[in-house]
Amino acid sequence: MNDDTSPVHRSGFACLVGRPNVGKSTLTNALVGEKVAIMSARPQTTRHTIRGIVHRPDAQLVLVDTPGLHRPRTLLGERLNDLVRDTLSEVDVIAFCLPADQKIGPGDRYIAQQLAETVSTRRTGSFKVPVVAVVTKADTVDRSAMVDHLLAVQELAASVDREWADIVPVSAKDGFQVGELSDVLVGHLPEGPELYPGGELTDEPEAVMVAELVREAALEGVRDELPHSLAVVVEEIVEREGSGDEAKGRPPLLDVRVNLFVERDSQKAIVIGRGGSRLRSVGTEARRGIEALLGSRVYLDLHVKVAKDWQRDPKQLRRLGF
Ligand SMILES: Nc1nc2c(ncn2[C@@H]2O[C@H](COP(=O)(O)OP(=O)(O)OP(=O)(O)O)[C@@H](O)[C@H]2O)c(=O)[nH]1
Repeated sequence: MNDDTSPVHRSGFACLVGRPNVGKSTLTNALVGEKVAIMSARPQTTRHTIRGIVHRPDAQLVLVDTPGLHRPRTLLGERLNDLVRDTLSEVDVIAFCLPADQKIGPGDRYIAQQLAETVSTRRTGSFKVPVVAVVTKADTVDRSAMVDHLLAVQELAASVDREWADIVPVSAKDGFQVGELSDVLVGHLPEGPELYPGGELTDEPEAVMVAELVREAALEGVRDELPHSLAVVVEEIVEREGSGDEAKGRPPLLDVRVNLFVERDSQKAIVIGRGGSRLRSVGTEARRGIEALLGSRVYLDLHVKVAKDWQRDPKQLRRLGF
């Protein structure tokens, strides 16, 4: 299909999982490299919060976040874990971080078990979504301790009747094997075009903050019902002509048009509320924040739309500005 004159371009999503403090954020930054600047403009998407984009000539790897796997103690915890599982089965590759300076423990075994149950269809063998075991903080141990740790990591997969797609020791601190890990992850992505042209998330910082204010207001009190299914896109912020009067110290009126995307009609109903009452108070609350932010009077125009499965569809994502 592809010959030497048309090199393959790959694109897709990866998720870093692991217990707290195992080095996920530091590794994300190391993988993303100088592009880390875009983190300031990261969109407040849903369960696919983007932590960074690895942008290379041959591939674009989008690193997404999950709230973190943990043992559910409450019903909410269980629901959260369901969402985590959804996210995990939707990405192209999972990097499971196991720090070299700590023994494999119950927390790691719990996550391995979850991965085996969640992202596998078969009873034994490989994971459905490939899971790369990443031994983080490789700089903290000597060679022989590393060998022992790699064996323990291998056994962890065996204990859940699975095999890692790869095992890669890295150090985000000194850069050891970060490039190799990037190659390995990219190797698991499907062929595809850039999901984010140029590797940039294009939102203006102002628009990002406006979106965040609207999102916060819209989730207030209904966070449990639509915690990760709400995307907010600022369509435009324009000055209404002739609305300001500098001489009289009257700031202009800004028209702020914002779309709220949900996945289902039932969620749309929640956001809007009976007779539109909830949406009105969301608007009032958000407007106050936006006026303070922009130092201007604001006319806020909110629209709620259903975008089915938008989180998985690159075309939709792009349309939504991600
Ligand atoms: N020596 C060494 N320390 C590291 C490395 N990577 C991360 N650390 C340290 O480990 C600690 C935790 O790193 P984080 O990147 O915040 O870990 P995390 O998994 O994102 O943590 P949560 O956000 O709690 O999930 C920090 O003190 C880092 O400086 C590494 O490669 N080598």
